[in-house]
Amino acid sequence: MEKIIITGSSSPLQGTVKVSGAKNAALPILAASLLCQGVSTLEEVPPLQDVKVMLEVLKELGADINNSKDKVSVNSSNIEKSEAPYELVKKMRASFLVAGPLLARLGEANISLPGGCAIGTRPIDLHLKGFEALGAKSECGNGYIKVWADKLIGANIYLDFPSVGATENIMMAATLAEGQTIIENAAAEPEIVDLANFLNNMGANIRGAGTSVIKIKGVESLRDCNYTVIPDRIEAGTYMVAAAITGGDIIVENVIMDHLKPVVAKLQESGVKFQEADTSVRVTAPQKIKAVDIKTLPYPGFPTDMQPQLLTLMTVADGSSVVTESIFENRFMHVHQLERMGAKVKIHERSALVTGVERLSAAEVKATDLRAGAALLLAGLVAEGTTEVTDIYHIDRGYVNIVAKLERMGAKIKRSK
Ligand SMILES: CC(=O)N[C@H]1[C@@H](OP(=O)(O)OP(=O)(O)OC[C@H]2O[C@@H](n3ccc(=O)[nH]c3=O)[C@H](O)[C@@H]2O)O[C@H](CO)[C@@H](O)[C@@H]1O
Ligand SMILES: C=C(OP(=O)(O)O)C(=O)O
Repeated sequence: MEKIIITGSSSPLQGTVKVSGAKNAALPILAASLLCQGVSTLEEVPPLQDVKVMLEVLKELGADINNSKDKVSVNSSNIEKSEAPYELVKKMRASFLVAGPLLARLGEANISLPGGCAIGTRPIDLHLKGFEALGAKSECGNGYIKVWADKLIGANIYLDFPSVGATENIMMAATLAEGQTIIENAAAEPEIVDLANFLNNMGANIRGAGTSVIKIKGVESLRDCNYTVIPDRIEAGTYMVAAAITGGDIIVENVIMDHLKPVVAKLQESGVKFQEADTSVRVTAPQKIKAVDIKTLPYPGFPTDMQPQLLTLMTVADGSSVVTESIFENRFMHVHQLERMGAKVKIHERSALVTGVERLSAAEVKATDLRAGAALLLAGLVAEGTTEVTDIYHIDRGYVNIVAKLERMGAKIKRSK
């Protein structure tokens, strides 16, 4: 099995890194392309494992895909199947995002239950609550969840929690419903805004995306469109932490700084300096990072997808910090691996008390999920000796060419069989 080998170095990262299109925007947008009676042409679609899986799901449902580098066109003229099988859904939870579009387009969806994963149980009750409010029925059996409706009718839906996936699925289903849907306590992540912009480009009528109240006026049908996916804020944030942990000085290109406010604020508090240009930012780190407390929250709070990276930074900071994970109940799997590298962390319920050490030491460690894997690469950059990270298929789900991108900035890193 492939692994990533990093020799920790005391030399700071330097140079430029270009951020790819956002995985978590591309996936719902690809799912939404099922709503189009014609062709959606998408640019800046990151060539990632998760994207490949979503394209397989779309093909399985009858879409014609044309894929070259980071441009993808999806022809959804002939969508007839409404079943997404276990073989595909088990590879990626986000496959469940085809449920809303299929329900709207075909009046039914039969999707394998995505199940839990390393970071938590991740139920889909809020997605179903939304579909049911729009008039759908649902039934669970043999590991599949079936939703169906003769007709979707707009409704007022209050989400008990601003779930990103539920907001996306309901928003997609409501685009073709009769009348107006209002989602209250909706998620406000930039990826929600990107999805709404894409849908509006296809002729949908959505207002308020990016706030906690989203209003969707149903339309008859959606048409062909061209759309460019936003840059990946989590990938950008990960490279900012790579600069911070190595005391580096790098330029991160293709960023929307507005999407990174909570991450930048915490890095600034820890001593990192930012100099913004048009679509890029220079990130200059001090020799020693100051410890800061972090609490994950729905947007515009600190993103859970950056928690493992920031926690890793805190393992070598000056002082102690408390990292609180309030989104996923089991997102501290990286801590056990970091402890193997000499990190001092105590977990109590949803919080981790991290006491900064002078230096981490290399070890063989395992990526337990996507961002945990990224965090271990960051630790390896500064650990004494040679770190081997295994189970790197998790990292390939969400980072385009991470090894080459880090190597270009001076990291001693390679993939190995
Ligand atoms: C593909 C994608 O975009 N993934 C992102 C998306 O995941 P995802 O859309 O799965 O995350 P959600 O916002 O839905 O989940 C947040 C919390 O709500 C809970 N919940 C969710 C749905 C539901 O029906 N019931 C329920 O209880 C979850 O278990 C979790 O504790 O947003 C997360 C939170 O920013 C990110 O970490 C993921 O990277
Ligand atoms: C948790 C993540 O993704 P997913 O929701 O696809 O598991 C992530 O991107 O960090």
